[in-house]
Amino acid sequence: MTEPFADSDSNAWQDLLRRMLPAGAPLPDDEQLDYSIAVEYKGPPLDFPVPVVDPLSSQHTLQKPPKYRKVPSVHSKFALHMTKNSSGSGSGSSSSASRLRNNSSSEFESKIPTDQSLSDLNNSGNVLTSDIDENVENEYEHDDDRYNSVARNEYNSLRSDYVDGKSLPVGEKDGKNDSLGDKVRVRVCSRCGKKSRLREREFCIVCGARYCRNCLLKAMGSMPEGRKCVGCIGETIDEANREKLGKCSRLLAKVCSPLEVKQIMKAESECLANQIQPEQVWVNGRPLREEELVELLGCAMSPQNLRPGKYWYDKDSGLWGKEGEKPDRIISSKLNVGGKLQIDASKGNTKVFINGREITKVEFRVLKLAKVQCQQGTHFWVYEDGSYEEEGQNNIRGNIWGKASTRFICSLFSLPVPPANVHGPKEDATAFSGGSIPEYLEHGRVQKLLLFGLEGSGTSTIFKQVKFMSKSKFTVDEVQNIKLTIQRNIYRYLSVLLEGREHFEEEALMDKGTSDLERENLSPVNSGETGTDGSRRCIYSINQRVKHFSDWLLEIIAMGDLDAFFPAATREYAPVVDEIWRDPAIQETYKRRGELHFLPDTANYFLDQALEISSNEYEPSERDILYAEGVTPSNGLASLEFSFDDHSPMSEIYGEDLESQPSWTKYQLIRISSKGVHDSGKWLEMFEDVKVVVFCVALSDYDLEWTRGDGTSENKMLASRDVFESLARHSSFEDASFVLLLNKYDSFEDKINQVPLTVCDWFHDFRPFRHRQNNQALANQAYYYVAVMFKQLYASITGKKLFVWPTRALERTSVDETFRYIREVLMWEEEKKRMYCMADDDSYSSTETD
Ligand SMILES: Nc1nc2c(ncn2[C@@H]2O[C@H](COP(=O)(O)OP(=O)(O)OP(=O)(O)O)[C@@H](O)[C@H]2O)c(=O)[nH]1
Ligand SMILES: [Ca+2]
Repeated sequence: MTEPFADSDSNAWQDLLRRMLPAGAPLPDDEQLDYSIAVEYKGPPLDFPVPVVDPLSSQHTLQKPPKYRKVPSVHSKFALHMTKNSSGSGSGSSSSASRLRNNSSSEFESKIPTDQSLSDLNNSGNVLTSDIDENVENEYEHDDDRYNSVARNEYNSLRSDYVDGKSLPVGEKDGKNDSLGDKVRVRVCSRCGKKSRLREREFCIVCGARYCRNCLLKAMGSMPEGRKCVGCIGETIDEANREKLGKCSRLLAKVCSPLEVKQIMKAESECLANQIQPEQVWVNGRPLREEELVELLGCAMSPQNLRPGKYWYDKDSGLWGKEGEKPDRIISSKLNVGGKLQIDASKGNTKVFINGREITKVEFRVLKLAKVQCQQGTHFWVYEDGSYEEEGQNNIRGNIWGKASTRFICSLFSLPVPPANVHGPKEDATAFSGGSIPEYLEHGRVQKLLLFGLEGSGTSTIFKQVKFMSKSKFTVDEVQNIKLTIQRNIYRYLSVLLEGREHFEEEALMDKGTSDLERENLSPVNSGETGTDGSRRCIYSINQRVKHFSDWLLEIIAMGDLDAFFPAATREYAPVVDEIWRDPAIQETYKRRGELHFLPDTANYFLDQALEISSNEYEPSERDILYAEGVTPSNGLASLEFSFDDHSPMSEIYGEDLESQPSWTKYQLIRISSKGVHDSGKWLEMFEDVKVVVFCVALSDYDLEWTRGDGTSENKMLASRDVFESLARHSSFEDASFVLLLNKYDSFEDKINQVPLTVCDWFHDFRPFRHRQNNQALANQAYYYVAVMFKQLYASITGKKLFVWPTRALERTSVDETFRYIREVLMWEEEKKRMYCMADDDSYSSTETD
């Protein structure tokens, strides 16, 4: 079940309804230091020199004339001044306020994800699939050039490192490739002996001879078997090149026509001589025979892109994997290939067996999520359709792939599932807004992006923005659910205010009337009640009618019955809500919302519209959805899929390089709630093929306190840093790139002049430039400083570079930019790998690195 009150933001300080100033973005990239926090400055023109920020050098210059960002006019309407108070509310009061306080934490706080909550994902209605909307894309086209320049700078710097043969800059090296820079040399054409630039050459897939542009066709002729020297035709290829078969290079595309290229590539990947040889493929402990390989490659669901290697195959279920590893895919069952499946084929240690193979930890967890009873020592038989039974009992117990949730979880954890038409009844597939899971998801042909952040950092907002930008908007059902959530939330916000009011009233009366109290010798328990009877009043006092409603509402919330009444009773009580919200005592209470832990920044936005929202005809606007809490489940995982269908801004760089990443690549955005991060150990290790970890930090959190699970508290920025650090150290993400989003840049700008950055211990040596400057310039410096602190931390842990980007998650454009940036990072990392790869398989420089 979804938990609509699971969302709690302690950082009530920020108010998203405050005025949105023209955006001042950070200074442009510093190429020298290779800090890719490159963004174009968009604030107002500066009337002073751009400051030099230690520890950056003085390379900052503005790349473009500054311009103003469009300010969405709607926001200014809600401009509001507020007092900020981040101290926690006092405790130790009596009455229903404290009675509620205990209960409210369990009521409002997110649940720790459990096997249960994950397996209930299908009920959450938040498993979404979509594609980026063309219209949205077009709106931001003008921003592309910036990304081009970011990418191009990095690309060029890497490229020059190669060409000049110097080693890579510190921070670009990661373990394995440390000495790479020294090994790479300028290549010499095997035919003419002339030196040429690294990428301007083609090589023979058999012998590795390299040819320059002038010699290529002379050395390779018409290429009937693809790129082989004429003398190598008929020979088997060097296996290291198998992955490159059929993928055209830049140089080839330059010397041949597109039609020729197509023919050559087809011949290269399909001609007999280039095919894998049976003895190169071992299945269940022995090499294949010719006819076995034919059967394997010719079956209906054959292992695609089969490479030489040792595999295991479970012919009953069709599961297939690399020796010693978890299942990788499902192929046709009942093939007569290889030896007998070994018990330790996948090196599992779970004491649970499927078709005689001890399964791996990941499989075990998925079975548990699928509610398959599996004690240690259980032996299952699983058939090709996913139906299973316990060994020795002639009784089918269910279908493993039957549940859409299981298939979804498998897709997250990169376990194979059979194609949709093979598996059993699609009982709950409709629970996923996108219908059943697309095939490419199930087969892992999607780039996984993992989105993390401490509570209140904005991950939900980012997730929703991506959803809005995607083609498949929220479905009718989803919107209906959101509507109910919003209607219910109103009562929750109201209850927080009423509870706070009670508390403040008590406090005020205590202060005012300590002496009264002593004289009357009343117990404090009763003082709250006497406060409302008119005899003793303060600004927090309310009339009897409101008091009745308040008692009732707080009571049902304390009993955990809110769901039972709302949203059903929404309309009936709407006028009361409206009245209470406008009550001066409540408005006074609202002014102290910094002390009200469970009141989100958006409460006033919704309470202001209580009447409209409560009507039957109410339809949540996009903004309502964006501001609403509890739309994305905060107690587990949510996932959505998107792609950019525009042309890649990198296309210029990749040029005609046909093997480069196609622009239609699909991305899967997986969001794990902050609670999921704390409880993470067991989940994180299952996300092993994540490409990018997107870590979201609210910049404006630097002066906020964060209460940990154990009740102790610390600065929220430090808490974020700790979670960030634990992710950076996590073995699952060794190969992933990290992108740090410094979110709530708008709040940050507002705050930075009032509260010095140094209130956070970690930033104690931040020394802003002394002369007078506006918020934007100061925010800029502070942003850079924070980014560098994170970069240094990350580099000290991983030796790698951290990518940093500023965001304002409430602005669609900003989120769009963010994901374009993330895509750049991805493409850039791929390109880097590709270049390492080319250097590695070079015949004269490969003194093996691993
Ligand atoms: N001013 C401002 N507010 C933001 C920004 N991004 C998010 N918020 C608000 O900050 C609050 C917390 O954001 P959420 O999206 O709920 O973030 P979250 O807490 O990480 O997500 P959950 O764990 O699902 O609650 C919400 O009230 C957002 O509307 C931003 O860039 N600027
Ligand atoms: Ca939240």
